[in-house]
Amino acid sequence: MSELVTGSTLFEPTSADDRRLAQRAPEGLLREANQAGAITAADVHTAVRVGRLAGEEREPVLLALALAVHAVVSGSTCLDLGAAVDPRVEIEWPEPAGWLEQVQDSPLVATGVLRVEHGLIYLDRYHEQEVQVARDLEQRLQATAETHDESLLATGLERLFPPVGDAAGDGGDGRHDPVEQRAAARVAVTRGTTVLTGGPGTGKTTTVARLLALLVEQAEQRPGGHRLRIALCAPTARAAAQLRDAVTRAASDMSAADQARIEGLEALTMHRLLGWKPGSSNRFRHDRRNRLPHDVVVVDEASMVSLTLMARLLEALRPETRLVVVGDPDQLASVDAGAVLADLVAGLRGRAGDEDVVEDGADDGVAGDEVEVEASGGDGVRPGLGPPVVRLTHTYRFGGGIGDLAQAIRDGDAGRALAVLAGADDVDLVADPDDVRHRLVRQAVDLRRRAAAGDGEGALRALAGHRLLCAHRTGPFGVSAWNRLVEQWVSEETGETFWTPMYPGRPLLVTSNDYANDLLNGDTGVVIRSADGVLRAELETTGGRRLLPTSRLSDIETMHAMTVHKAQGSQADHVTVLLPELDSPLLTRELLYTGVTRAQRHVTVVGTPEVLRAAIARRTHRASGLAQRLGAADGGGDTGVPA
Ligand SMILES: Nc1ncnc2c1ncn2[C@@H]1O[C@H](COP(=O)(O)OP(=O)(O)OP(=O)(O)O)[C@@H](O)[C@H]1O
Repeated sequence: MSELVTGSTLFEPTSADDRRLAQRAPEGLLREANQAGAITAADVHTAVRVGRLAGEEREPVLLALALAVHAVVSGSTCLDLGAAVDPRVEIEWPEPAGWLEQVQDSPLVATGVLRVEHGLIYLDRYHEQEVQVARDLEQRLQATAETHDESLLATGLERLFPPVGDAAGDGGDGRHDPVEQRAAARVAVTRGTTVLTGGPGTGKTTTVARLLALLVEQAEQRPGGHRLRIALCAPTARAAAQLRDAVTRAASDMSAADQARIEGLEALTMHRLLGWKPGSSNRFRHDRRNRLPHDVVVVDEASMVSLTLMARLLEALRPETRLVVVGDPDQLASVDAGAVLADLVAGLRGRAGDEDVVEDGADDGVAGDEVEVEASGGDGVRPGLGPPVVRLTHTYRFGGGIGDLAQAIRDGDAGRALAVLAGADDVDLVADPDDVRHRLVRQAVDLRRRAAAGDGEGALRALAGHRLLCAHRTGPFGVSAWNRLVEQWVSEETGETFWTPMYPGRPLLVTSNDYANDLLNGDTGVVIRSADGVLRAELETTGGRRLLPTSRLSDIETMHAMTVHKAQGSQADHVTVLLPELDSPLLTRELLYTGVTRAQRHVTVVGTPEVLRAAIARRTHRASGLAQRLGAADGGGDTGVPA
């Protein structure tokens, strides 16, 4: 049985002066919930102040408001009162049904501060965004996609996704028939909106690149057709740069004509695509009144897209703009509120009824594998039925063990995960963190040796060879402690105890976008001693290798270890995932899956079987009504009138 953990975590006050405690909170439920760590001082003050302005004094309602504020900070877009009753918090919890009624009758709802719908309590802004996203998507689903030339599409699919081998889809020479990718591309050509999902290395970007060539080819055939305006975007600058590189790489396998069709494509952050607006962090130059001019918009790494950002993107799209949303819904969700990709998949799948498994051979003359194509109409590849969710399942990148482990985690099958960890060569489970000491020290010493000799390229190679991933930043299982520990181990091993802030071999992680130096949040590097004896930073950036004076670097951290969150979107040869303690709120299936799938060749999980089982059993739950709205097919409620 899988256990759901809400994103909301309890805090333990460190003293009576802990800044998370509201010193002037009124006696009663709010104070008790605050002291039990369920809500912070900021939540209490917001609830008391807003309650006063709206004329609401009832404690249960103010508690619901404080919890709704807290829920958003914890990643949910609304508050599910039933799930909010946390048995670890020993207060007189109101009885949920009566509690909800009290909220519904509150002036907070009458004045529009709170919205109640489907039994969920929203802060107005998130309700508005959720309704808008559902409505905009619904309208896109109902719209008919631009017509396509079927025979051109058929030849284009054969050319760009050439069938391989026999009826089993196996070339016999290790090549795999891209039957799923071909079906996915067909869906995306025939629909105005497509959600393309799949684990790492399933060829999502490759499919997108080839799909774009197909779309440009279709546009070329239209009488008086113009060159397609295509936007590639992603939620972070680094993910955008990686998307651009991956599309460029994928193009290198294409014919000259197809390469020409997609050459020169750039990728932007979603913020840049939408256009900054001075003085506003979540309103953009492009909106419903000033829509984006593009014919095709591709959003990659969509698991990291928040509800707010998705709302802004959808309102800025012209109805006829083709939208392709790409990502892995099993990974950790966005830092800001929402789990939009997972909600889209769940909601659209809900409309479809059972998941459809479509024989691709019927459409493209290729007998072979089954393709998981989830479509609203029940036929995954028939045009004109509204936008489907398409999932790629064949992994091109990993050896068997990593792929099998990822699949077992995704399926919530701890027994199978443990069996894979015990049996496969490219994955292992070690219980004692000391067991990874040797590997970490070896890497750090290697880095130090190469860096001291001025071998920047070698140092970067050594750095890319292995990543230690932690769930937490602080605490005994956190990045800070492990950074110190590795330095201490290396000192013990080598007798060198001079750890100045900038030492040769110090691995670096860039922690914010630094456009002046052409560095992006997530870029990595190593401090090296150049031939002239001066310390410089050799950096691996999305634009290539860079050598910079260390004095030019501002937001950087030591990177003997990094968080799984930070590693999202990047890969390393060998990854060690350090699981946190059993009672850590971050110990979840999504965290483990995201960590494991960062590895290209080998993964080591550090933790006991018990901790691993707990991780796989616990799913992060972000309260949201989006999946329900999409599944409801009418786009959900109207203007937020309480149910
Ligand atoms: N049809 C195919 N035939 C052979 N190799 C393929 C095919 N599709 C993808 N690949 C290869 O598989 C690897 C992963 O592909 P790609 O980067 O497109 O996957 P992805 O799903 O976008 O991965 P990630 O989410 O990790 O970025 C690449 O090396 C790519 O060249």
